[in-house]
Amino acid sequence: MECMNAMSLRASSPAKIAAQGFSFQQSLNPVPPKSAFFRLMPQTHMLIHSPFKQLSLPAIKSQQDGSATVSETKTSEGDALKVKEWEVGMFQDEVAASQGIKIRRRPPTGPPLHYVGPFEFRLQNEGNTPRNILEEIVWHKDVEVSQMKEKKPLGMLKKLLDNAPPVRDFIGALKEANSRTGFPGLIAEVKKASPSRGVLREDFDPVQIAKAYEKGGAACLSVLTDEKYFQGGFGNLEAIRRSGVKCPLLCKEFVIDAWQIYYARVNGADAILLIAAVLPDLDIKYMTKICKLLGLTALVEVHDEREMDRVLEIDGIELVGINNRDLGTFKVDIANTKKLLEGERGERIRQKGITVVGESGLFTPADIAYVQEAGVKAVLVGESIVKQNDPSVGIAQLFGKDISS
Ligand SMILES: O=C(O)c1ccccc1NCC(=O)[C@H](O)[C@H](O)COP(=O)(O)O
Repeated sequence: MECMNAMSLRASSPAKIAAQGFSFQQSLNPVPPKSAFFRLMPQTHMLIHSPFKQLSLPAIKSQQDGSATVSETKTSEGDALKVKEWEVGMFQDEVAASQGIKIRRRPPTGPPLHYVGPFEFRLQNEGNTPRNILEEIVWHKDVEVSQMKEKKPLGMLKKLLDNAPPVRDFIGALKEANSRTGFPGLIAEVKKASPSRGVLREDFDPVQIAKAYEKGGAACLSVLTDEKYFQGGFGNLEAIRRSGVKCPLLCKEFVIDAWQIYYARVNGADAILLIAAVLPDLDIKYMTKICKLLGLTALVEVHDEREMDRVLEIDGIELVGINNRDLGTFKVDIANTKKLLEGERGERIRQKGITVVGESGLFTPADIAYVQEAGVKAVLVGESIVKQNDPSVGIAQLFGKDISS
C-alpha cells in the first residue's frame, strides 16, 4: 500500500511561497545579513553587537611566597571579542535555563581553575563533562554542524534548493491514514542503533526497511541521520528518497542550527524534528518559520508538562510529538503521553488543532490502543518494528491487524 496523499505537494515553489505572504527571496534570506560587527547567534537569533573595545581582564599571578596578586592587563581586540562571545554563550545558557532546559548547548569554557596558595587544581566532573547522553549528543552536534557548514555554507544550500525534490504533505499523510484505518497514523522509524538499546538490527538496509514499512502501511517514515550515536546518516535519507518510496520522510536529527533545516530539505526531507529539551522558545519559533518557508513540517518534540506548556505558547506549531522516553535517563513510560494530554492542557491542544504523535516504547496493540485513547492521532515507532525479520509483518503485529489497505 503506497503512502496515500503524500503527493499533495506543499509550497516549495516561489509562487506558492509568495501566496503565503513571503517573497521567495525573503524565504531564502530569513536571517539578517552578517557583518563584521554583528553576529547572528543561531540559537538565540538575536543580533549581538560586539563592538571591538579594549576590555581589561584581571590576571592572577601566584608569587614565590604563595600569595597571589591581581594585575589589570589590556587585552587584544580578538580577546575582547572572545570575551563577548563567552558572555553571549552565558546568555544563551541563561535563556535556556530560564525556560527549564537542563542541557547546556556546548561545553563550558573548560573546568574552573582553582588556586589554593601555590597549588592549582581542577575540580573533577565539572566543566567539560556532559551530564547525560542528550547533552553529549548536542555537544558533538555543535562541532559536527560547524564542520559541515564549512564544507557546505548556507549560500550553497540555498542554490541547491531549486533542485530539491518537491516537499510532500507529512501531516496530511498522517491524517489520511488515521481516517482510512481508524488507527493512529504510523511514522515508522528507520533506526539501526540507539544509545539506550545499542544495535537493534545488524543486517540494516535502510531502503529495504523503508520499502517494507511502506508495504506494511506506514503513513510516514522517520530516518535517523545522526551517525555517531544511531549509526544513521543523510545518505540513508537521500537513498530512501531516491528509491521511489512515497511516504513523506522525517529527518530525525538533533537540530541546533537553522542550517540543518536547509540541509535536511536539500537531502529530501519533508519534515524535521525540533526538540524542546534542546531548543529555547525563540529557536523553535524561528526554526518553525523557516520550515514553513521551505514547505517542511516541523515535528516539535516534548517530554514533560513544562515543555508542552512552552510549546503551546508558540504560534504556528501544528504537530507535537510526546516522547515517552526521557532522553536524559532513557526511562520509557507510555503513561507520559496520557499525562500530557489530560485536563486543560489536552483541551488547549485540541482547541489549537494540534496533531499529537505518541513516540517511543510502543510494542503491542494494547500500547497503541492506550495512546490512541489518550488522544494521539499518530505514533512514532522504531525498535518494535525495525527488529522484525519482515518489518511489514512487524507493523501488522504491532496494530493487531493488517493496516496496509
Ligand atoms: O533511543 C534512544 O536511546 C535515544 C537517546 C537519546 C536521544 C534520542 C533517543 N531516541 C530517539 C527516539 O526518541 C526514538 O528513536 C523514537 O522515539 C522511537 O522510539 P522506539 O520505538 O522506542 O525505538
